[in-house]
Amino acid sequence: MKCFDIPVADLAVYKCSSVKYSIGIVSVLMQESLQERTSRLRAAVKLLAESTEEIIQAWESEHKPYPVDIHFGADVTSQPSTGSTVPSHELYEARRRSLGAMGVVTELVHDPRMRLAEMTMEFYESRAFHIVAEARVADLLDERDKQKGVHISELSKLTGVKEQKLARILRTLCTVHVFREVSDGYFANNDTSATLVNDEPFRAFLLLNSQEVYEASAKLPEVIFDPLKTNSESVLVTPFQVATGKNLSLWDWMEQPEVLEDGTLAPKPLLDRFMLAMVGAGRAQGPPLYEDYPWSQLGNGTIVDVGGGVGGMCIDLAKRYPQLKFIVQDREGVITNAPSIWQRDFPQALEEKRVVFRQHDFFTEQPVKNAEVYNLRYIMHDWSDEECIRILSSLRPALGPNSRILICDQVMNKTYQPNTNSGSFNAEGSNVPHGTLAPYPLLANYGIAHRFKHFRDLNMLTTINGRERTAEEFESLAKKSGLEVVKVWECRGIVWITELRFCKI
Ligand SMILES: C[S@@+](CC[C@H](N)C(=O)[O-])C[C@H]1O[C@@H](n2cnc3c(N)ncnc32)[C@H](O)[C@@H]1O
Repeated sequence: MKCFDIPVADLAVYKCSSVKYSIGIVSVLMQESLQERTSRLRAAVKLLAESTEEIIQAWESEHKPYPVDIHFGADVTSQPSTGSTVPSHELYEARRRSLGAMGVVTELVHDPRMRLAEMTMEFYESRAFHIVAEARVADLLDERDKQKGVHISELSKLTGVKEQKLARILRTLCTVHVFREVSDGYFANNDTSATLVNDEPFRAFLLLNSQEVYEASAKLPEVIFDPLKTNSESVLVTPFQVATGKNLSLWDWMEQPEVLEDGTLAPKPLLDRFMLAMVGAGRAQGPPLYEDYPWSQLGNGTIVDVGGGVGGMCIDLAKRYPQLKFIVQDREGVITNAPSIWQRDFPQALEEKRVVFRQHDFFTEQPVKNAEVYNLRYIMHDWSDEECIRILSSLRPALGPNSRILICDQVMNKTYQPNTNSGSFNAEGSNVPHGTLAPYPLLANYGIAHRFKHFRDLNMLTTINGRERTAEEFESLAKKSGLEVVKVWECRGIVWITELRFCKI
C-alpha cells in the first residue's frame, strides 16, 4: 500500500563556510511507509546475497570468472574465440537479479538528493572515458608491468595530457571500478578496462557513443521542448541535425564527403568508425543472438541480411554455422566496403561462395524470394512506425511458406509489476509471451540490470527519431504489414529476436 499522506515539514538549514543560510521550508513527502521500505530493502539484500553466491559458485565450478576470453585481439581481422561468450541461463539470471537488487539497495540506502546530483553529472564519467579511450590508455597499460602499473608522469608523456589532469580523469574512472590505482600515482588495467585492449571494433563502438552520440544528446532537451519538433517523427528533425547544423539524416551525413583544408574531398572518418562500431557492438551484444535461436535447424538455408551493414552478424553466424549461406544487402556506400571486411575477417566464406553482397534499398520490394530468413538487426529501431511498416511490407511479397522475418532488436518491457501470476509479460489478446518478469522486489524489467536498453532507446530518439519497441508494438507493426509475430525469442542479453511469419489478410 502506498502512503502519500504523511507530509513532514522540514526546515533545511545549510552551512557554508561559517555562514548559515536558511533556504526555507522544504516539504518532504514520504512515498512509502517505514514497514514497506524495510521489507523491500530486506528482500533486495536477500536476493542480492543469494544471486551473488550463485555467481561465485558458477565461477568456481568453471575455474574462471568469465565464460571465455574477454579479449578479441587487435582489429576487425581478429576473431572472437570460437568458444561461447554467453553465460549459462542460470548465471545470466543470477547476474541480472543481483544487478537489479543493487539498484533497489542503492535507491533505498543512498541519500536521495545526493543520488540525483550524481545522476546529473554522470556525463563526466562518459567524458573521462572518452578521453582515455581516445588516448588508448588501456593499450599503453597493457604493454607494461601489469602488477606495478605505470606512473602517471609516464602516461602523461605518452598521451600528451597534463599529468595532474590525467590523474584526475583516471581517478574518476577508478572510482567507478574502471582501471585501478595500484599505488600512489601508478595505474593499471582492471578486467573492465582491459576489454578495450587491442579491440578496435569495441573501442570504435564506445567512442561513437561517447563522442558523436554524446554531442547530439546535448541537444535533446532543446528538441523535446520545441512545440513543433517534439511532435515530429521525421529522421530529419532530431538533435543530430541541431548538433551537426546540417539538414541531413545520420546516414546521409556520414556518407557525404568532407572538404579538407586544401579543398579536396575525403570520406568522413566517422563512416568507417560507424561500420567498425557496428561490428564491435555486435560482438559485445550479439553472441546470445547466435545461441538462443535455433539457427542450426535452418540447415543450408539462406539468410538475407537486410540493411546488413558490412555483414557483421553474418560473419559471426557463418563461423558458427558452416552450412548457412548469406546475402548481405545495404546501401551502395556501405555494401562496397563489405567484401574487404570479409576478405580480412573470414576469407573462407568468400572462397566457398557462401556469401554475396547486393546493393538494395529496403524501402523497395525485396528481390530475393523464398529465403529461409530475412534478417533485420538494428533496423526497426532506426525508423518510425510508418517507415517500419514500409520496410516490412516490402519484404512480405518475398516470403515463401518456409520464410520468416527475424527482427533482432531490443524488446522493451514496463517497469511496474503487472498483476499476473505468470512469470512472464503478456499483452492483452496476445498468446505470445513477451519476456521474463523479474521477481519482487525488483522492478519488473530488472531495473538497472537492463538500463542500457533505455540508453539505446534514447539514443535512437536522439540520432534518428527511432525507437526501441515493446512486443505489443512489434505485434501491431506486424499486423499492419500483413504479418504476425509467432514468437519472441528471449535471448541472454539486451537484444532479442522477434520472429514474424506471413499472415493471410
Ligand atoms: C544500425 S545499422 C545496422 C547494420 C547491421 N544490420 C548490423 O546489425 O550490423 C543500420 C543499417 O541500415 C542501413 N540502411 C539505412 N537505410 C537503408 C536503406 N534505405 N536501405 C538499405 N539499408 C539501409 C545503413 O546503411 C546501416 O548499415
